[in-house]
Amino acid sequence: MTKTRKRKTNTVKKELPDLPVAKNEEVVTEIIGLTHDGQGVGRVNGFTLFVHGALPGEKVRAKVLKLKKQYGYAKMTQLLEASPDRVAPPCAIYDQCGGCQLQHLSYEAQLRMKRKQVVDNLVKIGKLQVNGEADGDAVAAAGAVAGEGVEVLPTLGMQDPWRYRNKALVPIGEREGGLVGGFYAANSHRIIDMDTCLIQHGPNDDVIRTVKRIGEELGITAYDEETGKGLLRHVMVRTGYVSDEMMVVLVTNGDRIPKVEEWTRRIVERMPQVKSICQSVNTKRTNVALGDVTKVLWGREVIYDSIGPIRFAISARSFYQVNPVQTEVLYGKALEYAQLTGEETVIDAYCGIGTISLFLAQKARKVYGVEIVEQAIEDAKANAELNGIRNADFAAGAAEEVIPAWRAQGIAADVIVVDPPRKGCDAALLETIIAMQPKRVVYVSCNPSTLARDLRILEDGGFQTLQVQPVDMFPHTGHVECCSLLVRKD
Ligand SMILES: C[S@@+](CC[C@H](N)C(=O)[O-])C[C@H]1O[C@@H](n2cnc3c(N)ncnc32)[C@H](O)[C@@H]1O
Repeated sequence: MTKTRKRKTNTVKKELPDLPVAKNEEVVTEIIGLTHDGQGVGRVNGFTLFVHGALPGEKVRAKVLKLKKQYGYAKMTQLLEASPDRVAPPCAIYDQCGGCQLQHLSYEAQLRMKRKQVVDNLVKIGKLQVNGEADGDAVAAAGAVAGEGVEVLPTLGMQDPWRYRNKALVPIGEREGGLVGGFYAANSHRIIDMDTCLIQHGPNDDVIRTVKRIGEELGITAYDEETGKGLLRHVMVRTGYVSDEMMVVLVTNGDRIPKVEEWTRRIVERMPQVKSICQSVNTKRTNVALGDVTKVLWGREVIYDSIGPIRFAISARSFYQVNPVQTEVLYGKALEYAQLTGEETVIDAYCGIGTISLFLAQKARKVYGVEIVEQAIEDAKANAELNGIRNADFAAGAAEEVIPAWRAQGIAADVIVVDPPRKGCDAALLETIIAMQPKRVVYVSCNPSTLARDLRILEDGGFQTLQVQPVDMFPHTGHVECCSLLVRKD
């Protein structure tokens, strides 16, 4: 009681200035842009509204839901003029699920939009001149640096942009005596049961359904977040795209699984592609899905899969790209940009389990990979061995610390490849790259805004960005991956 009262007195209600729209008001607006997460951008008397469900070029009626000082959020209530790019989303639960944001936009338009997002970031954040895009006033207004421009190629999309994900991780709950599993409804932890997901590889759906049914047959309970009781928290499935091998991971709230042998026997009997069944024990009251302890319940510890000519062993916890078709496209581009002749020394920063490093090692004299997660480096070494690759060395540690140490030991790189997380490269790493003066830098990025920021730093440090290739790794979502080529100006 006391606590509640105290919290109330401490709450200072922030006053909003006079705004041109009011909460719950219905407004009519034309949509002039699209955010990376699929919200239409409209303006009402100069005030920005993010309109859920609306597309660029459309005129909509929208209800204002939430207001901030500089912008607000609204929901489309009536489509007054539709965009020619609007399509009917094929997924029956698209409106409830947060997994995809762009199913209502044609795939061709998604690819155009992703390229535009990259160009906008390069111009506005990177102050780069993009060939044939922003010229004259627009470039000047954005403060772009004059000189030769960057070529941003059309986004490389998928021929069939459905059923591409090789990994599914679904929360499990209980309803009316049965197990449900799927995704959380927007802004909640209420599980919406799902039988199929159109961006998941089909057999992943089958395995999740089968595991739920067998769990019910054996009277397995689902974990309840509120009480902390119940056993099964999540089911994770991974499929080898080339090998068709599957791994099932049962994430449990506790060590003991009743009738575990019967459970694994029934899974394998009904799904013979399953080569590994693991248990991840997670007893913490947390949103993090996997626990710290992984045990093999049946079969192997790993499944195998290939990207191009390289074979990878994938364990329950390994980081492995989720779209295998586009991964090959992306890595192929990185290899093309590296322009290797067999004589080069290459550094692969943020190398994960060595996927790009091993791709490059086929054509380089020597590759050095660095990654912060020790287990990933163990996997990278094992994968090099699995493929008989002897010219790749791996080190665990922060790229911004390990690469300067390599430099101090006299290691020089002809090509440096970076593939950082969304926050981009550490400033100290960029400084080291500039000081090492490789002939080429290949920058693989999953976030165009940090890419643009880092390209500006590298440009100021003596590199020129020649080409940026957007690759659609995640169709129907707002994400876009890029592979960029920079050369040393000298
Ligand atoms: C986008 S992933 C790229 C992985 C790999 N190149 C691939 O394609 O599978 C980024 C990787 O950077 C690692 N990482 C994050 N911060 C790091 C740092 N400071 N130094 C080295 N690696 C880091 C993450 O653990 C992750 O494996």
